[in-house]
This record gives sequence, C-alpha cells and structure tokens, in this order.
Amino acid sequence: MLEVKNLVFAYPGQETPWNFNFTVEPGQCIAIHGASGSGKSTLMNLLAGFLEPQSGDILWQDKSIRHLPPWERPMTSVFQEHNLFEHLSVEANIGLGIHPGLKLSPADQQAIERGLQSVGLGNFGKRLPGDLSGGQRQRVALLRAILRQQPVMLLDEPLTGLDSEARDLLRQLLLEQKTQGALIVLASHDEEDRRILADSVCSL
Ligand SMILES: Nc1ncnc2c1ncn2[C@@H]1O[C@H](COP(=O)(O)OP(=O)(O)OP(=O)(O)O)[C@@H](O)[C@H]1O
Repeated sequence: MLEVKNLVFAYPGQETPWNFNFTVEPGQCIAIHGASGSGKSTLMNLLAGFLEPQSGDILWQDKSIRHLPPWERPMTSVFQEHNLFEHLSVEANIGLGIHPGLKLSPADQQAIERGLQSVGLGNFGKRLPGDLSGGQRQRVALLRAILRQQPVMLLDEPLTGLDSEARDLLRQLLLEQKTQGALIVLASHDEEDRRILADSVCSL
C-alpha cells in the first residue's frame, strides 16, 4: 500500500501550505483532481522525490520512503516534459528505463519491440525522439515507464493531447497494468480518464 500522511509542502513565500493525505492499494488507480495550479504536479514531484516535503511521510508497504532519493523509490514516472534523450533512438530511450547500462537481454529487446507495436509505433524504434510528434513522444515515455515494471506509476497528464485512437490504446494498456498489480497515481484534467481508470479520487 502507498500511504501519503500529512505531507506538508509550500514553495518559498507561499502562505498556505498543502497538506496531502491518501492511501492506495496495489492494482488500483487514484486520480489527483484539481484546477490548474492546485498542486497536482507538485504532489507528483514530492512522491517522486524531486521535491522535499517540510513534514509528513510517504510509506510504501509500511516503510517510509520519504528520505530515499528518486532512483531508490519503487516508482516510475511520466511527467509532462517526457524527458527523452534526444541523441538516443526510441529503442535506446526505452531500453535505458529497463537497464541503465543498456545491457538488454533478448527478452528485454523483444519486450521493447512488442511494446512499440502495442502503442502503434512498430516501425519507430530506430528513430530519434526529435523525429516524432508530441503524441508519439508521449507514447514512448509511457511505454518506457510501463516496461520499467516498478510497483508505482506516477502519471502527470499522460494522455493529454493524444487523438482518440491513441488515447483508447493507452487507456487499455494502463488498465492491463492495473490488473497486473500496478498502482497508478494519475493527475488528469480529463473526466473520461478518471472514469475509466480511477478507483478513487484525491481532490485538491
Ligand atoms: N518552483 C516553483 N516555485 C514557486 N511556485 C511554484 C513552483 N512550481 C509551481 N509553483 C506554483 O505552485 C502552484 C501549483 O503548481 P502545480 O504545477 O503543482 O499545479 P498543477 O495543479 O499541476 O497545475 P496544472 O494543472 O496547470 O499543471 C502554482 O500556483 C504554481 O505557480
């Protein structure tokens, strides 16, 4: 279980701090819902370890992960910037998520190929991210997160801007991740995403 307990944070000069509280079980998705500027990305950054809370705790399977650096947390994230390495092929970008030294087994390579097919990018493995559209980059970032196979996925507007076909495809992929036990924290403005994917909602 992921537990966020009285997680207090304010940016310098901010009068009223946030105080985040929720729990989510593996195999479930919690949607983080709120107006623009309400703190959804801030919460994601706190969970990922890119921001340091002033107090409170984050527990994973009853152990505090609050002081762990991002790379030691049981999490993978897709944030709005996508963070793809522009000089590396799509395949290598995804492969780096699986193995930081790109020492990929034939099974890893097969998983990448199959994954690219499943998000409609079967022939795009050798391309550079700069040659992809925004929506295609988004699909690569999401696939990389999925193939990292961490127990918790932090998704900040992962489907925004995609056409309806790609959106349906990726919603399906995320539902499959849930049935395989993935815990998803989803920041989304989209009511349909929340209705289809979320088991609970945290309103900010
Ligand atoms: N580095 C920062 N320093 C100071 N204030 C910040 C910083 N980053 C964000 N904020 C402020 O914190 C508030 C919450 O921002 P955040 O990006 O978390 O909102 P959001 O709910 O994700 O918004 P959106 O839906 O538009 O992406 C905003 O008022 C924003 O201006």
